[in-house]
Amino acid sequence: MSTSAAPTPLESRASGPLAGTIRVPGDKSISHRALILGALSVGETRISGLLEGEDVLNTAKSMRTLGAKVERTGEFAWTVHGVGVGGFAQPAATLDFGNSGTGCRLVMGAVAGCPITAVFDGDASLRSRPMRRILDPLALMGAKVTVSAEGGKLPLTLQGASNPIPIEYRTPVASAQIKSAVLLAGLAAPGVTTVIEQEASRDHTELMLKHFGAEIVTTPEGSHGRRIALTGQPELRGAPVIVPADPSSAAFPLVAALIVDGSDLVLSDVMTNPLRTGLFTTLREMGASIEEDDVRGDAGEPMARLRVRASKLKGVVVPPERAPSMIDEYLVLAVAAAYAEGTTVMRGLHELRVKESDRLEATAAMLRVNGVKVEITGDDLIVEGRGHVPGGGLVATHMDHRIAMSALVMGLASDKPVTVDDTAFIATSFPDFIPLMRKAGADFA
Ligand SMILES: O=C(O)C1=C[C@@H](OP(=O)(O)O)[C@@H](O)[C@H](O)C1
Ligand SMILES: C=C(OP(=O)(O)O)C(=O)O
Repeated sequence: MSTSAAPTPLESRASGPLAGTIRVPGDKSISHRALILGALSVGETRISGLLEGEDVLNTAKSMRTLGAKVERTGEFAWTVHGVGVGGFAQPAATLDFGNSGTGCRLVMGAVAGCPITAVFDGDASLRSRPMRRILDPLALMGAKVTVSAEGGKLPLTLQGASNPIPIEYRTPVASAQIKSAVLLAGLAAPGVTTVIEQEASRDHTELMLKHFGAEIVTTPEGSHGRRIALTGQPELRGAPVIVPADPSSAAFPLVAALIVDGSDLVLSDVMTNPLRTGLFTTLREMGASIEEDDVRGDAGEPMARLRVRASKLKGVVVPPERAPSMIDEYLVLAVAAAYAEGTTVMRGLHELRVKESDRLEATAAMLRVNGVKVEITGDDLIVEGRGHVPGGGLVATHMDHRIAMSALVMGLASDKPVTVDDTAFIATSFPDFIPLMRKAGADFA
């Protein structure tokens, strides 16, 4: 993403009913992991339905720079010929992850288990995000940061371990990125690497490691947590990966269909891994009509077709323990909450402060500038739903794709249009968002 390009604003206006069938792009988390695990395997990995968004394309590029053969063979179809566990080559260029926390942090883990030195960088948003949460456990495993910006941030140089040490690590916050970085480094270590999490985070890395032949055992820990034990130095074998549609992307047309009167929209192949579906649970509690059928699965990842109909919504309290299963969805949930009748309280959102933007502040600002009453109390976001949104505001997207898409959804039913200052970052996760939404009936101009 070129941050120097001229911004591309867009206005979203009250629209007629949204209808038809939409297949949103492949899941971003699974796409990153398929490329990385493919690169750490021997043999061929064929991926279908890969998300061809900028975040994932940067991960593909980094895998090439680290010695894997990564090819696009057709639309959303990719093959990877890997180098095997611990086999990354010394990179000749900086690994630039653009806007992507997931790509950057997972590849840090994979590099930490190899005897190479790599320079990691990203755009202004990624340069502002915390990396110590990843680098601290990787240091315990023998990796070293030799150069970094202040506070251990990007750009930084990471020297991988020649003899990585297996560790038992308790993650300080529920984060699949921290967990995955430790597990990917642990692949190259002799013995068992264990990650303990207080609250279970998305388990795509664990499921995919199993699919590629690793020995990995997950047991419950406390009331919501997990203990994950990975046996190091497996021979990972390339395996086929079918990437289901991304529930975090589906969230935008889904909420749009709920708030635009008369809508009846079908979303196909949506991944329904229970560690990703907190938004669906919450919207159903609010009164949303979301029906599931055509339930299938591949490599441990379930998917279904969702039929969404416009619904009268009411305010609810969202408990903090649900946060990991809907961490990227609070922005668009806040839009649904603004259209609901009554107050919605979303608790325990501290992690929203360290995403592509400070999403707690950015979400509150997005609503306020469009006439919605909203409050931040500690880590909680409180939205006063009045059944309609005045609109008329200009929303600052802060290099954050999900702010841009949430604001555009909000404008589809507001009294006056909603404008976003820049749509460019939507390309990081959902490149065809605008045409797909227009096809379903959205009035963007
Ligand atoms: O592992 C992943 O694929 C992701 C984990 C989450 O981040 P954290 O690990 O920081 O919670 C999420 O916000 C991000 O969009 C994708
Ligand atoms: C937080 C997100 O992604 P990442 O951490 O990979 O930048 C997101 O897509 O909402």
